[in-house]
Amino acid sequence: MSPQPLASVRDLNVRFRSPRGEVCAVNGVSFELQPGEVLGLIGESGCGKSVTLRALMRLLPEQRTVMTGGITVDGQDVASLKNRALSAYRGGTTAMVFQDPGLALDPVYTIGQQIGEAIQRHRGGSRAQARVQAQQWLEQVKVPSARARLDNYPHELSGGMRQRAMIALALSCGPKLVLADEPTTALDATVQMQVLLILRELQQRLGMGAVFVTHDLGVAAEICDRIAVMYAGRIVEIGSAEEVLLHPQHPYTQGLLAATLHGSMRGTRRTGLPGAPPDLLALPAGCAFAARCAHVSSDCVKAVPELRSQPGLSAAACWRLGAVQNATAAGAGA
Ligand SMILES: Nc1ncnc2c1ncn2[C@@H]1O[C@H](COP(=O)(O)OP(=O)(O)OP(=O)(O)O)[C@@H](O)[C@H]1O
Repeated sequence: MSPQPLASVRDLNVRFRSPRGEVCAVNGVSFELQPGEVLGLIGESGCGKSVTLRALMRLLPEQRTVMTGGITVDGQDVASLKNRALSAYRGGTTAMVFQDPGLALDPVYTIGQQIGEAIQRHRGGSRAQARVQAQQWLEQVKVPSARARLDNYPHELSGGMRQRAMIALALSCGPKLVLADEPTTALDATVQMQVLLILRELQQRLGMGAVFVTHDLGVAAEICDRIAVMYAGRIVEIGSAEEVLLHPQHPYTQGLLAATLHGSMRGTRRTGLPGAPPDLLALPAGCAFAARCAHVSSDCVKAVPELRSQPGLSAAACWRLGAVQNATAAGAGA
């Protein structure tokens, strides 16, 4: 029997009302996350990664959003949380690390005030105790001269140090689940890797689960246990990091990996696949990737494929899995 998941997302659909119609941002997403596990969400821009994270954190604009499906975190039905229970959930049970520390750190309070205030709100204790703990958290994320940094304002820190302070703020309330949305993309490559490794080390030591959004497949390989590949608001492939990155099954994942490899060899970090994803205001009836897929057949445009599990391989949502596997095997043998 598999252990009780820390988080489970069941058939999540998110629609935004817009002047042009309904944006189908997330379409039938389901996954489970075990305690201590890191799940990566990867895929091109606009495929619904951030919206999925925001749904988990209950950060979507409620007036303009229609959300269906279920999200359970640590035994709590996230959609039904209100007032104090919602405040305790945000930050206490689940914490978010953003790409831009400006979204989490308030420019008019010192780092020590912000971390200390969060600790007191979620864990109680005196201001002096919270300040000591805030310093310890800065030390945990390897901010040098942590005691002095407590009295700095966010703008007085470098980008990498601000990102570490934001991680300290997020983790200081003892969350069981960390949601990270491209947490280091704005930093240069060396600082990015240092910050990621600190986050990964703390996540492992504290046994937190994490959902990690990234464009960078190298980052995904480094820190994720499992990977879900999203396309047009759906998970089209999910499996262990090794399964997905070394033996991708879905033609979209294969294309994404090939484009990344091609980009690295040419010295550009971000590259794209030829073509563009479909308009989320008017999704096609069948597989959303069909228009860009080299293996497309007439069946692909009739209905949306479900994820299919395969022994020893990742699960993929593709009507043409057999043909794709034969083509991959023939390519490898050529
Ligand atoms: N508040 C909103 N109102 C309307 N549409 C939205 C809103 N938030 C997101 N969207 C749309 O939902 C889709 C999914 O967005 P999302 O931010 O999840 O993509 P993403 O995969 O995280 O992309 P990126 O990697 O660029 O951040 C996009 O088409 C986006 O424009």
